Amino acid sequence: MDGHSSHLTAPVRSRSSQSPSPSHSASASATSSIHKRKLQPDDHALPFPPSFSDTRDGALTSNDDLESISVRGADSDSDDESEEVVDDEEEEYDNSMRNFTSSRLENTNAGGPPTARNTKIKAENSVKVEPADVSKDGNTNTNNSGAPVATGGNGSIPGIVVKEDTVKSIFTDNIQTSGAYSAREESLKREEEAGRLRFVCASNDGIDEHMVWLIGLKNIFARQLPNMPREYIVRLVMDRNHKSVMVVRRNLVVGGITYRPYLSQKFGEIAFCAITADEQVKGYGTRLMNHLKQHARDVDGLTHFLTYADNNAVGYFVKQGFTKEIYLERDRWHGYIKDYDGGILMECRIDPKLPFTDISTMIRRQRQAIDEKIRELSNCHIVYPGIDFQKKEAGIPKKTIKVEDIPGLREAGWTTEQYGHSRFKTVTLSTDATSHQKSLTAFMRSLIKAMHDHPDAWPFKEPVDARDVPDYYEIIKDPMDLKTMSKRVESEQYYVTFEMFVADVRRMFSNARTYNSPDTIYYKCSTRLEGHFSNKVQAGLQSGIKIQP
Ligand SMILES: CC(=O)SCCNC(=O)CCNC(=O)[C@H](O)C(C)(C)COP(=O)(O)OP(=O)(O)OC[C@H]1O[C@@H](n2cnc3c(N)ncnc32)[C@H](O)[C@@H]1OP(=O)(O)O
Repeated sequence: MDGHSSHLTAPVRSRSSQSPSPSHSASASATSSIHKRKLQPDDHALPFPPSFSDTRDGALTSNDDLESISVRGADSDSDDESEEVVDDEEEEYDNSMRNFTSSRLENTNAGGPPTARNTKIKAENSVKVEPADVSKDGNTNTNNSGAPVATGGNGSIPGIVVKEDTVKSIFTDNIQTSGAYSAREESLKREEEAGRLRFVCASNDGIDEHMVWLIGLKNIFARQLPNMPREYIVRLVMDRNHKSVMVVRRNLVVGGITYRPYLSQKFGEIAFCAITADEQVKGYGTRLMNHLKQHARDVDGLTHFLTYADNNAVGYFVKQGFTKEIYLERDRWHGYIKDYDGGILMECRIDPKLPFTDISTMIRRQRQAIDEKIRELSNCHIVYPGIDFQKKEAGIPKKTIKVEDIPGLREAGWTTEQYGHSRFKTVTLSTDATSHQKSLTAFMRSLIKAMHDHPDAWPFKEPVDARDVPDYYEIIKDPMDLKTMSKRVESEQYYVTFEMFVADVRRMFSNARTYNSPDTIYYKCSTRLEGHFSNKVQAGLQSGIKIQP
């Protein structure tokens, strides 16, 4: 069959039910009922010689033979939907056939070297996994030894030592070595290296193992693409012009792609693509496509793939680099590929150089290169030790920390000239600032006194005693009282802005209203005292007290 003679209107592939297309009545009838699969006359043509007696190399060579195996063997798809799409007779798994199939496989592999033909085909068709030549450890970083370390050299702060170890561990710990795509690819690659997972390319070549896998793949397609007539799936999967790249895990097929390489045109047509239901969205589909691209480019010499993607699979194909725009010259593909109802023609150019089966290593190297470049240009990767606040009672720091002593601040380019932008000016105060702080402290002190002297202040004068109210600190996580605030005011360090003071006052009242119900004296006291506080603040502001610098 030449490329042009294969041109036909193929059945719709979609899982969703679709209305029959008037222009394709044969395919429409094929999709109208999954149990009433009708193919166009051409679809009855067998992709293999009809004679059962032709058993070259053990190849399955009749439709009956195929169907019998498909009924009985390689049931690797554990989809719940299987009952809907698989005939009852197929569900009656024939143990004797299973034994027969496995014994055939054992015979193939046991006792002596494989036949020359087997060896040759396997060598040709196996999709190779190229060993990565970088360490498996994604954290390997040649730049670490040369990393800048703030240990008292240029730009470092005297007295603050950033340990080299700390910086190194920060380097390696903080680098995100891979995104989700690479992580999935790397994990599957490791499975391959451990021999638990294989990506194999096979066609109807008569090798028993290949035939069993192809039947398994055919079953997956039948379940995952239920609107596609089963005979049509069998026909293409078993067509010797088609090849299938399959995901094989523990000798069971869990998915695959069947495609037809048009070698003279240097493009391939993806006919079917599916992963068994319970293994979807685990990265198999992506890795499968990567293996397919590598194989199609390196073995078949293809430059492009075309496919009619189901509407609900367009997203997947887009993520694999397919576009709805067809850039391939029309002459190269028109008339070769089959038209499908309900599908969107998509194209993917196969990059001539990309290491498709080892893209994760490439991405990791790129990330490392970018990361190293960033480190050359900036110090943002260095994380300095934090400030030891060591607060004493009432949250007041034991010692004043100068802004310029904050580790890393000067290395980040901070200068004392920028100090003017800071709201927190109490560290080194100018004359103006000193007098402002004094007037602020005096105002806060007067407000504390005004509250303290009020008849409703008694519940707020001291911290709540947990012995009196055992569950208080379970409910109130951020307590406040007038005594604590007074200490903070008198320290002249804590309330560097008036807003900080007001925040403490508000918290004291809101705590009271959180813990106590509205009918309690405490609740009422808090409301009245808060009103008194607000009046005092208003009066102070009206009398000209400056609380903002
Ligand atoms: C030509 C044709 O055969 S068209 C018909 C395609 N086949 C089907 O629709 C059958 C049912 N579906 C399947 O068998 C599978 O879901 C496949 C083959 C479509 C995808 O295989 P999966 O192993 O699930 O893909 P994988 O896990 O690698 O996912 C790759 C990305 O595609 C996304 N994706 C997977 N399936 C779909 C979808 N149907 N629509 C949109 N996005 C999808 C995944 O979320 C993931 O995205 P992320 O990288 O941002 O996380």
